[in-house]
Amino acid sequence: MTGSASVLPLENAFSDSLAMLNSEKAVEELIQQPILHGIDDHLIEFAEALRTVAKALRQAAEGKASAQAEASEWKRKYELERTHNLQLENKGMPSEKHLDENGRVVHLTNKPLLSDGAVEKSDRCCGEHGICSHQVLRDREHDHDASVVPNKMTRKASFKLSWCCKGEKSDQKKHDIVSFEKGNITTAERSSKQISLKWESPPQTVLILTKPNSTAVRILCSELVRWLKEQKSLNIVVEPRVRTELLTESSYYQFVQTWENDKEIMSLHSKVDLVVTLGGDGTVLWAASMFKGPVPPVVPFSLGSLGFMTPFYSERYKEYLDSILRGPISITLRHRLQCHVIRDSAKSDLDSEEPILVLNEVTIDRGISSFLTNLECYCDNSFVTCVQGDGLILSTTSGSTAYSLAAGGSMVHPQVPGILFTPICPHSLSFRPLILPEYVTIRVQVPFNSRGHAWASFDGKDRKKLAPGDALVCSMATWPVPTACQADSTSDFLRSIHEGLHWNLRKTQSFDGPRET
Ligand SMILES: NC(=O)c1ccc[n+]([C@@H]2O[C@H](COP(=O)([O-])OP(=O)(O)OC[C@H]3O[C@@H](n4cnc5c(N)ncnc54)[C@H](O)[C@@H]3O)[C@@H](O)[C@H]2O)c1
Ligand SMILES: Nc1ncnc2c1ncn2[C@@H]1O[C@H](COP(=O)(O)OP(=O)(O)OP(=O)(O)O)[C@@H](O)[C@H]1O
Repeated sequence: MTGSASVLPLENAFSDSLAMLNSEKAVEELIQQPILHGIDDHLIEFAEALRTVAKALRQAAEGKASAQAEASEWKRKYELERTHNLQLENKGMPSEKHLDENGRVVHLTNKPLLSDGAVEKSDRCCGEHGICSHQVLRDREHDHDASVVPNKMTRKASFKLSWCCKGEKSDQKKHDIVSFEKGNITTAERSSKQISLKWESPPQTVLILTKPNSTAVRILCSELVRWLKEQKSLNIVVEPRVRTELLTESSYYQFVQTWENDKEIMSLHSKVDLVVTLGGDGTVLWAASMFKGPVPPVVPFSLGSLGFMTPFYSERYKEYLDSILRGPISITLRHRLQCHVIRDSAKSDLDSEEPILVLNEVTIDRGISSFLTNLECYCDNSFVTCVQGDGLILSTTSGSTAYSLAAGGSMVHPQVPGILFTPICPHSLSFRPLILPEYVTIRVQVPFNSRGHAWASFDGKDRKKLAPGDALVCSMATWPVPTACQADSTSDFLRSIHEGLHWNLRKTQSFDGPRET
């Protein structure tokens, strides 16, 4: 039963896509017929539009097929793991096996993680007390890969996450919002829980990222580096530009490490315990963009004018860092969007350019073109709308207070998982912004009959031209950005909209006046 159930929808999806392919061919043949050539421009335009629709439908059907294949693979792994755990439970034994990436059962050994034999640790998360970082963030690089002063790079500090409910600390791994017992659906524990990060071993390596061309930032950076080295005995990593600046100031800073190439940047996440940013929100965006995978906790110090994501006052850095290095830290897990540009020439959606992760938003606009943008938008397989105007913003909830807000989008607490769909100057009276759930995939397609190109930009950077037929596909990324809170997620968010935007600031009406009788 299970086998046939998982195969049938797949077959449907493939036959859907075959039908689409045939309709595309039919449209293609229609266009080629001599009667259409040069007779009626409108007919040609109509045939082009049909071709776009047929292609979009085919791509949607192909996407559905691959999603279903992936879903059935995960289901298979889940069922294998569940059966195995049930067997162990029945025997009253702790689990000694786990499944590898291909769903095969693997026997775990008691091999120590640390080569120096200092402390023997299991390779797995105990699973009882939140999520242990050594399970996912363990440094798998060999020493020869850590070419940035390799002898100084030590193993990453491990930490644990826990969710606090109604002011109480709890060590649960995860809370389900919905429970289903005895046929009744109830919303159990609310998802609004402050996440707490507790170090299991002391942090050893700090990456400091700074806003360029600022004297105040340069002065603070050299002071901070000295303090972290002398008082906290930490390894310090900075950008090559900053190392040069520090060495120009004094040869004392020889101990400061940096990287030489992109490969070393790619492996930073496995060596750095904590990222400190000195600047404004742009520096936090810059820090996030350096990590294409997991991101270490970020401590953002405010040296800019707005500071929605930078709750720490720079003048009190010693006090804050003292407490953060000791832990536990309240953190906000800021979701990111993963964006793929898919060219018309690509054979399938899998054949896309390198994905780009954004912390604020991806914007698809008309760039320097004077024509209206014409963007067809799909959410999973459903048509959403056609954007005619200046463009569209797909924003995270962290980015809801940035460009999306300026375009009329709602402000959303950064812990709310969702994707904001905000038009930019739409040429229609009724185009209100939307907030979509975090699990959807959004596809923005430039139709073949579009008058101009569209341009995609990512957190305000890296403009990419989208020609007719090209598309941008966007979904929630696996790797969020954990930013440290000054107080807690909600207080920090409310403080930033009050202090940064003067939100709803109005003189209170006086008591002195007419009253209800
Ligand atoms: N009309 C607009 O409001 C507009 C236009 C273009 C870009 N932007 C925003 O600028 C961001 C890039 O920031 P940058 O610092 O690199 O460029 P930038 O130096 O041009 O600064 C843009 C401003 O946006 C603020 N900002 C950035 N992220 C924010 C957030 N999550 N919440 C509230 N304010 C935020 C910054 O503090 C800064 O004041 C883009 O991601 C986009 O959201 C806004
Ligand atoms: N380490 C870095 N390397 C290169 N560029 C950076 C770096 N840090 C920040 N930037 C860029 O510098 C610009 C300004 O940074 P940031 O927003 O932090 O400062 P700011 O503009 O003074 O702050 P605010 O916008 O709050 O006034 C941004 O475009 C950002 O992308």
